[in-house]
Amino acid sequence: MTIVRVENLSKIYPVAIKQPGIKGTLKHFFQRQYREIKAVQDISFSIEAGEMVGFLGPNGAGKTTTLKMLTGLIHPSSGQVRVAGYVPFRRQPQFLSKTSLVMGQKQQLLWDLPALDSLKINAAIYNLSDQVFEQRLGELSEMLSLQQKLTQPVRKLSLGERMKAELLAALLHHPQVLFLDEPTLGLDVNAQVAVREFLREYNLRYQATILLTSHYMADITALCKRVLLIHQGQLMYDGALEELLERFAPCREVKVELAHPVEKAHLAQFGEIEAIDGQEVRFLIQREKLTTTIAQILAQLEVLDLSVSEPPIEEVIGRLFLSGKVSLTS
Ligand SMILES: Nc1ncnc2c1ncn2[C@@H]1O[C@H](COP(=O)(O)OP(=O)(O)OP(=O)(O)O)[C@@H](O)[C@H]1O
Repeated sequence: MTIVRVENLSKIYPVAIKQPGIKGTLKHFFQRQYREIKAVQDISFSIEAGEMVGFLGPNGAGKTTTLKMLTGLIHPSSGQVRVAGYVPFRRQPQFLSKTSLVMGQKQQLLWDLPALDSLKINAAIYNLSDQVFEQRLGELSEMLSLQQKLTQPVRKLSLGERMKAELLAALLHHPQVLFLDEPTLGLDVNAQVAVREFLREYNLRYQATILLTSHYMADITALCKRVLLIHQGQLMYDGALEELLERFAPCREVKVELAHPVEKAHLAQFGEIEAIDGQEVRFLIQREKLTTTIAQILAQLEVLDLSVSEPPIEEVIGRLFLSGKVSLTS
């Protein structure tokens, strides 16, 4: 069942132009001029119930703007959006009870109060009975390992604990569709893993649909089989993450530790050199040439250690954007 349907969605922000100085201020006051920022341009996609989809793109690509339109915080300039059958911008109670938005850089919990107090407010807003509230609170706080932390003021929680409490607050009403904008922003590696594990478990347990943006590629690779790639407001790719890597990462990274330094010119004959750090060299080698090139390296150089890996996904995607190689078809 399709739960998120986006058709030809666009958002244009009018931005006032103001010249510096008093003259500029007066002109701005009497004769305001605007320019347009095309934050999202004619994008279409749909998401099936229960899917976990990664939403990728460089800074300023239009991810947050899209999420804001999907949750009804802003009105689209044109195009259609349906989430769980509702038009988000109408913000009907039924829509609000089926969706949730968590933004890593914004918080809904009240700073000076224990998280439990904010959770009780949310329970009242969503009309949860005491019994349902207690049951969900117990279940979610156990999944998030937060039981001991909910009674102390939010300002005394660590960043990771605060994020988990934010997730608890956002999920208390059991939304079917969850929009996450950088949920692991600023968290240390352990806290990132804990949030990731929780999201996977939540998706499995409740068949929740999740659309996730993150600059930590580990979040995306761990959780999402499918990705949407947006660049300068346009949807560049919609498909399997693996296929994206297959198509656009035709190389493997070969890391070689040499017994002694070798001239760059000599090393260059084996393939593209990604980096040289003393006696450690990283090559990018075409997949089809991998075995013959490794055999040549081992035969011609004195090698202490050698390993082969996929280049990091953020590098692949970064290179795609730079080269303009991404195409509209998946
Ligand atoms: N309220 C606004 N008024 C004017 N321009 C805006 C507004 N919000 C966003 N923009 C612009 O729209 C474009 C897309 O911004 P958006 O925040 O959606 O990108 P993003 O992909 O979420 O970026 P990031 O990864 O940095 O959060 C940017 O050029 C941004 O400057």
